[in-house]
Amino acid sequence: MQKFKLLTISEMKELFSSLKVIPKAIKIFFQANKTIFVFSIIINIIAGIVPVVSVNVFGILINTVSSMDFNDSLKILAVYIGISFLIDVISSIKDFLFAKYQYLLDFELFNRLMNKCASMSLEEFENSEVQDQLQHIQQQIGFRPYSIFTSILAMITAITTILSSIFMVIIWQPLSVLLIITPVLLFSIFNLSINKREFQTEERNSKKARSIWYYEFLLTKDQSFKEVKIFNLAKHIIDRHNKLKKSVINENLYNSKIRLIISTVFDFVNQLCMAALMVLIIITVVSGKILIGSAVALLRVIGMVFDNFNNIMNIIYSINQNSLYMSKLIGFLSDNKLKSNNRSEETKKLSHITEIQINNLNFSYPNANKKALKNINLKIKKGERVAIFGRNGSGKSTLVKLLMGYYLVDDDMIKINGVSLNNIDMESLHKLTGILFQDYCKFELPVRDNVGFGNIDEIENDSQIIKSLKKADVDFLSSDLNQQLGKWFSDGIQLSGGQWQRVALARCFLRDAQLYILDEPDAALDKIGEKKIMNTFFELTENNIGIFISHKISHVLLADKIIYLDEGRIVAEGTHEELLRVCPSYEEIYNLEFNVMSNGGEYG
Ligand SMILES: Nc1ncnc2c1ncn2[C@@H]1O[C@H](COP(=O)(O)OP(=O)(O)OP(=O)(O)O)[C@@H](O)[C@H]1O
Repeated sequence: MQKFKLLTISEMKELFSSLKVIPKAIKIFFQANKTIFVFSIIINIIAGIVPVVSVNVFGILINTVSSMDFNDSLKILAVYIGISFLIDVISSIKDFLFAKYQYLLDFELFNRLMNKCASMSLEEFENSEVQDQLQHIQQQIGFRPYSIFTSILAMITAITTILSSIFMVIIWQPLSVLLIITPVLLFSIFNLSINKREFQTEERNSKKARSIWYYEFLLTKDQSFKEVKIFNLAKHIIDRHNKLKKSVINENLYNSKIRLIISTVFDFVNQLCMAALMVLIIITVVSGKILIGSAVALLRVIGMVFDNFNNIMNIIYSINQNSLYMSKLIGFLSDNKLKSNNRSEETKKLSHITEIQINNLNFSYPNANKKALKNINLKIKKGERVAIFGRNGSGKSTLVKLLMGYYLVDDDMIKINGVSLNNIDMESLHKLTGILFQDYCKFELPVRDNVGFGNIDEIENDSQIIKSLKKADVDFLSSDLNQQLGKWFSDGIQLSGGQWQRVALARCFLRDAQLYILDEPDAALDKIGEKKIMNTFFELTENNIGIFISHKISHVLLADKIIYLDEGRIVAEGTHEELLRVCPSYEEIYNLEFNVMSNGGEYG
């Protein structure tokens, strides 16, 4: 762990330049709710003036009482009580406005964040830097922006109080202002340093927090429970978890210790300066230059200037700390690189799909050192069913992801109906596609959502949903479409792997598509389920395009064309019979599968 260090001049400059984010933050605050924002500013200005007026009225009251004027004393007391009541009312209104505004800001920011995520490409979404950024933003979006909002308003109140009271102090003793400001400025450097350190710690810890969360997830979720047990991983995972967690705790404790030392020394020096000012006032009163009431008011006003200067410094630190976060948030929300439509500006909507053409397609994942697909050439026409076959990691799923436009490739590499994928409106392509991903989503939601999400326009259409469930051979659920699936909610029922896959297939089949893509639809299904799904797939693609990925030759051989991929290249292409003739490794796999079947499950 690094020791605490004071900021250098250049680091100070950098910190202050981060305050530039405030105008942009104010714009967001204003957009969240214009009326409350403006009203909050007005009420905070009033809240800054009223205490100074109140103190002065109190001073006048003491002077009047000292002069034994009973009637005037009562009148001034009434004014004083009225002002005190006003202070209470303002404080209550402020609390109400702030509470209301916090909900509105939270709502606005989460909406912006979710919309931003929805507009990102898979490429950006899978990037671990973006994921860390997102985690950091998401963890603190509920309080940091709101904290800047309250800080800005507190700053307005503090400045108003200082301006309205400093006038009194300057008239009495101009040099005394120095005694108020000097300690505050002196210690600002320490506070800025610890603030920066805390922010950096927090940022570093957000990476660790992701790992901590993941280890906790492994030990508390049923998906991983079985393997944790069988491989006896619990101790190992807990040790890793604890090591990380302890390092997070230690860093935080160290920072708290430094903060405690700084604030204790700061408070001590503050008290010394306050004592010096009090001595000066006593001398002025004793020499008869001011009355006792005015002295009390002066003392109170000096206290207020003192407190509010400290307040302003703390507010600047707080804005500073939060503005680093806020500039990240604003940068993230407005970063145009983080957009899926970094394709052509003018895109064409697809109304049908008649042909998919792939020309010299080469693709590497970002930060990967080898190509996942190499020089792929392929043409698929309406009415064709194509099987993609190949060993693990040969690039089958990657090809499907590229067809769906999840990663950007060169203009001519993928064309649909002769138009470059980069010039096609993605929403229209996705609308015409029914797809089952290899890592399909198990929505821990009712059956209706699980299937209806495949075609949101039909989510209330019970008969279509039931039809899709039948097509996917889902015969294990009751007729209640509102039955909750999964264990996230208490009334859910858990499904088996194959049952979840069938529900995901029903979602795919709900779409009235022209391109159906199934990535290993047979991975978890029993023989009867497999047969049913393959039949449905062939029915649905009779006049459409069908692509399926499978490791089973018994399914692959049903296709009009088989694409055999190996290490990202097409090594053979044709019908089953053609491949048996020209591709020895295909023949080898075929023999392996069919010999095993004829040997009753025995290899060799
Ligand atoms: N999101 C990703 N980021 C980086 N590399 C990836 C990503 N997804 C896949 N890869 C890599 O790309 C290659 C092809 O992966 P792909 O998932 O397309 O294989 P596959 O043929 O579908 O395999 P399987 O039969 O196991 O499903 C692999 O080497 C894999 O490690």
